[in-house]
Amino acid sequence: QSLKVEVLLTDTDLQAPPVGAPVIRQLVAERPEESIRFSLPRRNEGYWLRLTSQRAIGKYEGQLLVLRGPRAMGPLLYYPPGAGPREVEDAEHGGVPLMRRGWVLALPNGWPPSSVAYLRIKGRAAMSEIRLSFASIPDLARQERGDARFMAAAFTAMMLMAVAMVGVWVAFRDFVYLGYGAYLACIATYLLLLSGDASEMWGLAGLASEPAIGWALATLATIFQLGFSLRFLDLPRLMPRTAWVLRAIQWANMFWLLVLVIMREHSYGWWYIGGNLLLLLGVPLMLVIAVAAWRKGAPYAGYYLLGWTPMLVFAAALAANALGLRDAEWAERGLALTAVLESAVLALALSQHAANRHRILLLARQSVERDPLTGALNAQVLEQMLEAWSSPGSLNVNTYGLLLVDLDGFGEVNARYGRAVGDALLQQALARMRGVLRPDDTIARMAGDCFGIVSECERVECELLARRLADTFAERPFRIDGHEITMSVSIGLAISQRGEQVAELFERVRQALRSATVAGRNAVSVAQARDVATAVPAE
Ligand SMILES: Nc1nc2c(ncn2[C@@H]2O[C@H](COP(=O)(O)OP(=O)(O)OP(=O)(O)O)[C@@H](O)[C@H]2O)c(=O)[nH]1
Repeated sequence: QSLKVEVLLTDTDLQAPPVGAPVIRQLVAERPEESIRFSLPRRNEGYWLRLTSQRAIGKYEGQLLVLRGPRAMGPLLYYPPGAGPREVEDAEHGGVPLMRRGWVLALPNGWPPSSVAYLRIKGRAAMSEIRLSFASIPDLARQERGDARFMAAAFTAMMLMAVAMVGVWVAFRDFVYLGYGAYLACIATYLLLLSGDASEMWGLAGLASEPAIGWALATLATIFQLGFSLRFLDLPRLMPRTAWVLRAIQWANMFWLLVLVIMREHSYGWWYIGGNLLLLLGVPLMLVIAVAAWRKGAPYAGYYLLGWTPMLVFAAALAANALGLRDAEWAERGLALTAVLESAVLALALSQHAANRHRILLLARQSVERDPLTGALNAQVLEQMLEAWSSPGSLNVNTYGLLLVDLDGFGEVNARYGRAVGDALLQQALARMRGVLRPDDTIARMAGDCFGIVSECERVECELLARRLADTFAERPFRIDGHEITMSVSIGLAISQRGEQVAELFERVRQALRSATVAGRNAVSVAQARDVATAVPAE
């Protein structure tokens, strides 16, 4: 036997070690490197522990006693063997990963033969498993440095992926990338804050000591994760009711975050439990949903399951641990490791997603099927591109606007100035529209004097684009062969709707264009929803 721990039965808050108190539990480590694992019963009075070492330890051997346990916190009264009592703070910034706190106890006089040490753990420490062992100073330093490096590496990897996701978002302006990047940044910072030393290394120790910041980050991560999952798994289209449930959970998380922000330290007692309950509710649900989406053929659900399953299991184990349901020491480092793996798998899937979209656009742009007069894409290519976007595999989650731009009274131009002037006008009209469009927008000549434009934008942006297109015609005439030709356009605009067939979208935009034509020259008409169109005169 090398080290012995005795849990003593004491009722009162004794100020001196209860030398003669009855022993309620006794644990021993047979070998010096072995750690003693034990859990303490819930008691309001706190605990007295007596430690006995079989082996005498010299003063300069550099040995320490290390007590670890996720909920082992607060000051401890320590009577070292052969020395006077002292108070020891918990190892809050002690460099162990995640929540593994505890105390590091020095042996100022070594361990003189036949002497004992006492520990007074104050208050109502509801403790899960505690591990007690000897450690040498260099060993402990090495272990803590290793832990800190591990966490810093995990943090750096995840942050780099977050930055990459922001880059993809800039290129494609799709929230799915930004949502994932924001999730990564939150979860990486959260994990870093939970690990003491690593956060000190990055100068974040001040943040780490404020629990609300870590909790807020974790909740934000959950909110972003849910938003990302909704779109990544294409849930509103595949499973609309489930999507509704997830949104409700997202709102519940936002509400809970708001409670934390408003109540701050007044909510510390109960907020954490509620937060973990929300996590425990969300985690199994997300797994079930991902499996269901996978079965329904969600194109990226396979990646999702591969990346998330280990991560969610570890997160659930940690949440259960925090609620005192079970001990899961392995979950702590595992969570960081699986978080990095998950980021890598999902970042890979998102890059593939981005590449896919890019490829479709490029293929369309490089198409040889062009209108011979203007060199613009023809109607078939535009339609094929939209079909490819909306097919299940391509996961086009962005809304986009489809515009039909028709030159007003173009037939008269032909009749009055001749067809060659009409041709030149079509070419100049195309050039003028290109001047208004963004590089990512796609324009095609649909027929005669009608052009189709696809622009990835929200409704308001698309309406603005339509008005700017109309204005670019109205504000100055075309000059062709010495003729000054004033032109206006009628524009129909339809915003893509989730689950809508491309043919239906075209039907709506044609209807909108008819309304614009009926409304008179220089009009923009927006198809509000299926089959409904309202005409608004352009300014
Ligand atoms: N110069 C020229 N004219 C063309 C070309 N293709 C079609 N057109 C003419 O474009 C005209 C289109 O006629 P409509 O669709 O009635 O258009 P519009 O005269 O502008 O009438 P609204 O659209 O109702 O204002 C026809 O006269 C076609 O002959 C072409 O490649 N070059």
